Amino acid sequence: MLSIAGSDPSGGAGIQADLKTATALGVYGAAAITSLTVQNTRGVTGIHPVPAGFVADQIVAVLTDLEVAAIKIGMLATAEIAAAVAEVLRARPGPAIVLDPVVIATSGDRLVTPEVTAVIKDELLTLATVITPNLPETGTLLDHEPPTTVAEMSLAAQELRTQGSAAALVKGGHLGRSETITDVLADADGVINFSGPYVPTANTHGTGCTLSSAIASELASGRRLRPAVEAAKNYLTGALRAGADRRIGSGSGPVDHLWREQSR
Ligand SMILES: Nc1ncnc2c1ncn2[C@@H]1O[C@H](COP(=O)(O)OP(=O)(O)O)[C@@H](O)[C@H]1O
Ligand SMILES: Cc1ncc(COP(=O)(O)O)c(N)n1
Repeated sequence: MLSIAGSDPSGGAGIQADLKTATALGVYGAAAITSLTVQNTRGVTGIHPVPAGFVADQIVAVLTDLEVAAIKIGMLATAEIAAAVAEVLRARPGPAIVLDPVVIATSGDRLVTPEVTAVIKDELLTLATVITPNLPETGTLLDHEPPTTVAEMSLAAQELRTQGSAAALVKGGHLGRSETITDVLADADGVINFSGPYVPTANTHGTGCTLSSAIASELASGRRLRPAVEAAKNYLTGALRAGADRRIGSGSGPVDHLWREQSR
C-alpha cells in the first residue's frame, strides 16, 4: 500500500497514521510525502509543501520498483501537487486508488489551498476506485450545502458517482453524537450503509486518514470494495475504543492503531 499524503509530526494523522494502519493490518506500507505540517493534537500551525516535481519523483520511484496493489491519497497541499499526482497516476494505471479529499483537519485548520478542490474534481475523481469525503468535503465537492442526514448522504454519494468517481463513501462523523455512526457507500451495485457504534471520545485525530488507509490496505490484501470498507470501519471503531481514554497530547488525541496487538 502506497500512501501519498502529508506528514503529521505528532504521529496521529497523515503519513504516520497510514503506515501504522497498514502495518497493523499486515500490509507493507510505503509513503510519498506531499507536505510537511507543523501540528500536534491541538492544531496545525505550519504547512511546508514539497515541490510538485519532487512529489512525483517519490511516487515514480516507488511504483517502478515495488509491486503496489493499492494507493491511498490524502493531503494534497497545492493545486500543483494535486495535478502532478494525477499526471503520474494516469500514466501508471493498475493499483486501486482510495482518494481522501482532505481539506480541513479535525482541529478545524485548513490543510490545502482552495484551488486544490478543482483539480480533485477535474483530474483525480475519475482515477479513484473510491473517494472518501467527510460531510463538509462532500459539500465542497458538490458545490452545495453539506448533507445533514443519512438520507442526504445517500443522495450525495450517488451524485459524486455521476461526477466521475467509481464509488463514493460519504462519512458521517460530523453528524454529531448519537447511538450509531453511519458512513454511506454508493458503488456500481447501488447504495449501502456501514453503521457502527458511536465511540464517545475527544480522541478522533486522524480518523479519516486511518479509515482511508485501512480501506486501501484491505484492497491491497485482495478484498473487494464493500468487504474492504466493512473491515476498515471495524478496525477504526476498535482503534477509537482502545484509544478513547488515552492521554496522548492535550488536545484531540490519536486513535490506538495497535489495539489488535495489545489485546492478544
Ligand atoms: N466518535 C466516533 N465513533 C465512531 N466512529 C467515528 C467517530 N468519529 C468518527 N468516526 C468514524 O471515523 C471515520 C472518519 O469520520 P469523519 O469524522 O466523518 O471524517 P474526517 O476524519 O475525514 O473528518 C468514519 O468512518 C466515521 O464513521
Ligand atoms: C498531514 C495531515 N493529513 C490529514 C489530516 C486530517 O486528519 P483527519 O483524519 O483527522 O481528518 C491531518 N490532520 N494531517
